[in-house]
Amino acid sequence: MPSRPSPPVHNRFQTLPVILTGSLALTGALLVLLTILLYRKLSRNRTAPSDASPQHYQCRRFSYSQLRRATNSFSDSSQLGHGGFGTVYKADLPSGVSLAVKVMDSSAGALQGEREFHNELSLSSRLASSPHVVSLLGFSSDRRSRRLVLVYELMPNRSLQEALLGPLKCEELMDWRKRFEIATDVAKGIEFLHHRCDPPIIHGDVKPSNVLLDSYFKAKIGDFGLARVKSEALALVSGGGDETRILIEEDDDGKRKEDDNGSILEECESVITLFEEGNAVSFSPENGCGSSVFTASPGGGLIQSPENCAVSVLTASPGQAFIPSPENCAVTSPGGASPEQMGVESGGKQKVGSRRDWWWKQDNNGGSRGVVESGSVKDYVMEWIGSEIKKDNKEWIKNGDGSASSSVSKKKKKKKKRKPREWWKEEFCEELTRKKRKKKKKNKRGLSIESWFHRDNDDERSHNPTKRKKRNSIDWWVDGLSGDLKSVKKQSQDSGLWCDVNVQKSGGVSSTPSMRGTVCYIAPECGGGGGGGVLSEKCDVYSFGVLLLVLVSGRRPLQVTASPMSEFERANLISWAKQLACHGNLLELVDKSIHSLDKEQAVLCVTIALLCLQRSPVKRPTMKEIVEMLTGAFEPPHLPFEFSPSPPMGFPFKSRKKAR
Ligand SMILES: Nc1ncnc2c1ncn2[C@@H]1O[C@H](COP(=O)(O)OP(=O)(O)OP(=O)(O)O)[C@@H](O)[C@H]1O
Repeated sequence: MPSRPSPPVHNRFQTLPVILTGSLALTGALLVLLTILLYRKLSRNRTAPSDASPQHYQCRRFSYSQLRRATNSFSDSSQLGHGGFGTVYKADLPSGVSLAVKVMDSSAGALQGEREFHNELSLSSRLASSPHVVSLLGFSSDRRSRRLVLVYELMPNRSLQEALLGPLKCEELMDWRKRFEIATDVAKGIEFLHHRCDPPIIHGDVKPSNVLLDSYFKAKIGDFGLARVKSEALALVSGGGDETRILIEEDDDGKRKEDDNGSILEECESVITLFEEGNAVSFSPENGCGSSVFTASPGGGLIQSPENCAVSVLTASPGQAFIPSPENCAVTSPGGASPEQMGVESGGKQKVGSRRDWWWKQDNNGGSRGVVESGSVKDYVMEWIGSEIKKDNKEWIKNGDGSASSSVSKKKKKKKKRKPREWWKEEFCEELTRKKRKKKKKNKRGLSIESWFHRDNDDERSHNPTKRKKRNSIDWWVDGLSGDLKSVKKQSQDSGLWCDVNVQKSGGVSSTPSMRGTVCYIAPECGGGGGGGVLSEKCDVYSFGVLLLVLVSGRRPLQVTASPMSEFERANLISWAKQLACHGNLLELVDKSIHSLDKEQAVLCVTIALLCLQRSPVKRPTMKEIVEMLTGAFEPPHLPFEFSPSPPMGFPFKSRKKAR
């Protein structure tokens, strides 16, 4: 039987390498595939909202539809609050993680909203490492709906403004220790910005509504829409900064989405055009008090933000920006009348006018269009204020010698009855004449209301009385709000809010143009007053000083109540604090509803606040020093000399306790 020929040996050796190579290639391909799959899965896990806690988020892009679903189509029930440039909603992701999303206003004030959007994104990476700053977790920019959305970690107890000054005051904040902790947390947050960021960041809008409280009432600083990097290197506007572009180009799936940057630019341009052609309008109603919409002429900017039925009205002339907000100012009618009852019209228009007069010229310019109806709020409040002032300021800010009350009673008898609307005109003339007559007397008498005002804030003018401008009682009172109104005027001539897209380059700050800060909280020099409009860390220090007073007293910086009369002297928180300091009675300022009060800490807080509120920025402490003072690492400070009780005393700690 013929045997089957065996295959040639060399053939077997020839096929083996082929098989080996094939299997190796296959294994390699499988490995590569697996690696890719693993990488994709890992990267998805890293950014997917469902699988991570907020702390682990990178600032990432969210899809608009995802956020819409999570906020129940941005429903009212999901709304957390409303700010000047957008509405904040609570977003509940399918995983159970909750976030806060801020939808930038797409219509009114869109340009400013976009600037804030870019500003926040640009700064987010620098701020991520601080436990005292609200984390920006992501963003969404939807081309079709023209929506810009910022996504933050959720702060369940919302803002300090609402917790402390809202209608439903937080019980937790009635504990002094909590308030002191909040003060320290905020100080640490600002200290981080000023001393741990390189280059430093200036927040530019430190105020209670920008301090948010987590579930343990730990305070974090939020809202960096007006913040500035203290360097010109970072171009923030229009996605010009590298950081911004990188962020915007990233998508959920790693796709590049360069067109979105374009859409933002397009929107910017369209808004600018809109403004040039007509009016820019913005409003920020809070706590359901309705809205008042203003118009501003080209070059002028106007924002109205009523809250808690407080009334705040402003005027702005071309090229000026001005933001009073009810977090700063409250005018309350007897019996807590609503704005409507007090004559506030929703949707009314405010005529542009003089800024300096904002407080008392609230209406009458607008006639029937006025935000506040003639003869209602203004007449009511101003007549009352006027009557108080006319009694002579010495009645409610008594001199050390106690001579005030007698002089007041004499003047009372001399008073003529005047028409309500004209009281303020007469007041000017009367005050000027009176001042001329009494100038010499006053100088001899020592601390009068006028000299007290001029002495406050350690202005250089106070050391040179001849340089003082003649002022009337209303002037000092209004100026005492924070000395800001003048400076805001000047500042906004340099860079207006709505139409002035020129970049503010002075002072080595970043280039996002916008208004700066909020009236009553903004430092005098930050708007371009004494300091030439240079924005510095000391602007934040000043704002922190106001915030500290608000925290200790539980009052707004400007809070006018119709009764009792004694309340009037407290209407201007800053002035009141200075008076109390002069009289050695700082504890008077402390919120009466606080329990477990540590008097030393309270005095420390007010003293630090007064140091921060010095007019001269160089005299204000740095945030580093403030943190050290608050944490006890630094010895307790002395009151600024001009606020020290007379005869000069040091800081009334321990040894002086009994004297108080
Ligand atoms: N991360 C957050 N978590 C919970 N609530 C928030 C958060 N951010 C904002 N809010 C709520 O939304 C409100 C509006 O915030 P937003 O920052 O838009 O405006 P604002 O700071 O009050 O005013 P403006 O922007 O005009 O200065 C806040 O007062 C707060 O109650």
